[in-house]
Amino acid sequence: MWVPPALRLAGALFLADMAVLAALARLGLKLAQLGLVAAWLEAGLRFPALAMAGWLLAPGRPQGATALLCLAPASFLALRTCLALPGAPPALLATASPGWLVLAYGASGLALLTWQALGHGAPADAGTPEAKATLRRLLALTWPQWPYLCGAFIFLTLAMIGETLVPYYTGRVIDILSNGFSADSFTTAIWLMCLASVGSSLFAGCRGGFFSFIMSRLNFRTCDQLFSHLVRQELAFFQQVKTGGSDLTSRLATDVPVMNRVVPANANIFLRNLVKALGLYGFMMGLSWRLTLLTLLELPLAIAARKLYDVRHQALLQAILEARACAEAVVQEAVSSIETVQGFGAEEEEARRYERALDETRRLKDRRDLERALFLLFRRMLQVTMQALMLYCGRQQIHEGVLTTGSLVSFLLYQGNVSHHVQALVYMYGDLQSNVGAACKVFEYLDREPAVGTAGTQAPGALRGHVAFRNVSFAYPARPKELVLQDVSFELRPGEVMALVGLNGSGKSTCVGLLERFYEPQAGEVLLDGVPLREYDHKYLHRQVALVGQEPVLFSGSIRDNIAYGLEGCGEQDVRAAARAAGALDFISALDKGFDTDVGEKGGQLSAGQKQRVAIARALIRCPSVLILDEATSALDGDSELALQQSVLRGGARTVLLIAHRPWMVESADRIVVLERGAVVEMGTHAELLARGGPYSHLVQSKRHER
Ligand SMILES: Nc1ncnc2c1ncn2[C@@H]1O[C@H](COP(=O)(O)OP(=O)(O)OP(=O)(O)O)[C@@H](O)[C@H]1O
Repeated sequence: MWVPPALRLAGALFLADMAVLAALARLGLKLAQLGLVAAWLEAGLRFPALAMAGWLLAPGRPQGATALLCLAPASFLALRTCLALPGAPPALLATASPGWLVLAYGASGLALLTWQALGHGAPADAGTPEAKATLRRLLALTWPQWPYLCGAFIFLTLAMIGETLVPYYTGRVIDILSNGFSADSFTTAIWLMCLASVGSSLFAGCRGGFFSFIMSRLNFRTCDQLFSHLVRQELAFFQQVKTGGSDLTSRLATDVPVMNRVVPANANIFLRNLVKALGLYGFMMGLSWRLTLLTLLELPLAIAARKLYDVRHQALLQAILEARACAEAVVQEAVSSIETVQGFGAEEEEARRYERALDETRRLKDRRDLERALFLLFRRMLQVTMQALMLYCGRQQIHEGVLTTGSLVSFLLYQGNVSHHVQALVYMYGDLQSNVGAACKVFEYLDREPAVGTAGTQAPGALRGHVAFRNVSFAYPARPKELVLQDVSFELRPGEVMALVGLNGSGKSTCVGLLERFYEPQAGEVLLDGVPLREYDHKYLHRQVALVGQEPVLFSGSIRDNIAYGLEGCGEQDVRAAARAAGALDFISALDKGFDTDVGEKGGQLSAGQKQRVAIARALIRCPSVLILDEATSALDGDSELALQQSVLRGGARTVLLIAHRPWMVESADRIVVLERGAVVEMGTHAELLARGGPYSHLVQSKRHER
């Protein structure tokens, strides 16, 4: 017959326990004379025997069940003694009736099952090598702040000592009052109590100040490092991260502070609670060891309730965060597309969408508040029950003359706190793990190497502006199996204007992206003056190859700042000359503040055509060897577009790569390359290609009516 391994192990352990108990029963009479000590002695003898049997039967298995089985009877008997309950319990389990044995096994089994059921909420990654490595990195990150940490710990210890002394002196004052001691000792006790109280508040404030200072220094440094590392990542990385970079902003805004709290805050929590718990238990043991043992009863119940509550609370918090993010997304989407919303009269629809999102958040928050209220109620009930038990036992001890009224008051004041501190210590590890999780995500970004490296060093004094695409094949990282360029080869000779034409999606902008080195081709190479692009210094390359894109982005700031963007030591004359060449000088001069006019967020206070002119000036001021115009003048009216293109195209000794949908814009180019589904299908001058009657001439005919 097949028996489950766990049952086989339990059966074998039971037999081993019976054997140990039978052996102990022979010493029963002698041991029974030792009273409560006998019960603990029995537990001490059972544990190694059972642990050894368990280890032999199932090596590597945790021995929690064994410990529980051995400690339960001794703890129960100790508790009865503390409470001085009537009745005569057996001194040893070995000599007890079979009913006690069943009770001991049943209670241990029940406790174990409850604990295991609650244990499912433990963080899955607790103690993983990655988490440990992250913790080590966090320690290294915090280490330079050690002088401030030392200061914080000194104040922390002083504050804790002060806090621990306050209840003691409160009890002393009560004793002095009830026993009629001298006025002097009363005044001294009051003074000492006030001194401890004021001192602890003062030291706690200094401790808090030190920790805040450390954390804000760490935050500043990490945010700075993370941002400068992120902006060096390749374009595909930003296209792949979640919802328009909100994942990145959340790392900066949320995870960095959480991560930087890990070491200082956990060290603070650990030391604070350890000093406090040790101090409190020390005082409590001094006042009454029996009452101190009794307080231990509260701990497992409080920890189990907290564990259960935390699992639910974390899940609810996560759901609230997600619901809140949905509501924020609705606002963000509606505000950023307000023209479309109003244009389609969809204001009410948007308001309803937001209301639905808010409703969900409110529902989840109500549930969170209800569960919190229930948890607090349970905790309060537990505390009240414990206090009632303390008072009951305390009264007996006062009757016996082993405790004074003041000591009982002090004890009650301590007892209210001690369980809180022990629980904080128990839960610190779990909190540490979830904070380490946030740090893992930040480190993941900090460690990320850009897929498009920027290690090139070449920066020759002069460039001719010769561009060559050699058998280039490329697929975007988001769709690695779809080749959007296939074996593309063409060249731009120095000083030449070359046009790339093709239907939508034929791969024109992709060629531009490769020439700007936003991506690396999977096969083939892009060369500038015969040198692969990756060998050029990153800044140098982007000064020599300037791009004006389809939808140029301006940054909030003045027109001058936008034209001179990314250039240091740029003179007023250069800015004016670039604006003139881009045909922007007239409209800028007509503005009240001229070049100092603020363009608004993303250039929102300028028209589309004005934005394009400023963007062209921004490219021209760099005096690039290669200028790329990707639909750069599409927002200008026909004649202005033609005039601007002619002045920009022929206005300097530079190579120009031109992309335009309107055929008349590319007619004057020295050469035209036609792309179709990512492959070069034709190449030649306008006249040659028209005469050939191929894809280019079809394209021209289909677009001719646009003119
Ligand atoms: N970031 C991206 N990730 C994945 N695929 C992309 C990406 N950008 C473009 N594509 C795809 O690559 C192909 C070529 O796009 P590309 O923008 O180069 O075409 P285009 O010729 O410039 O088009 P248009 O004339 O409309 O600007 C298209 O099929 C497009 O869907």
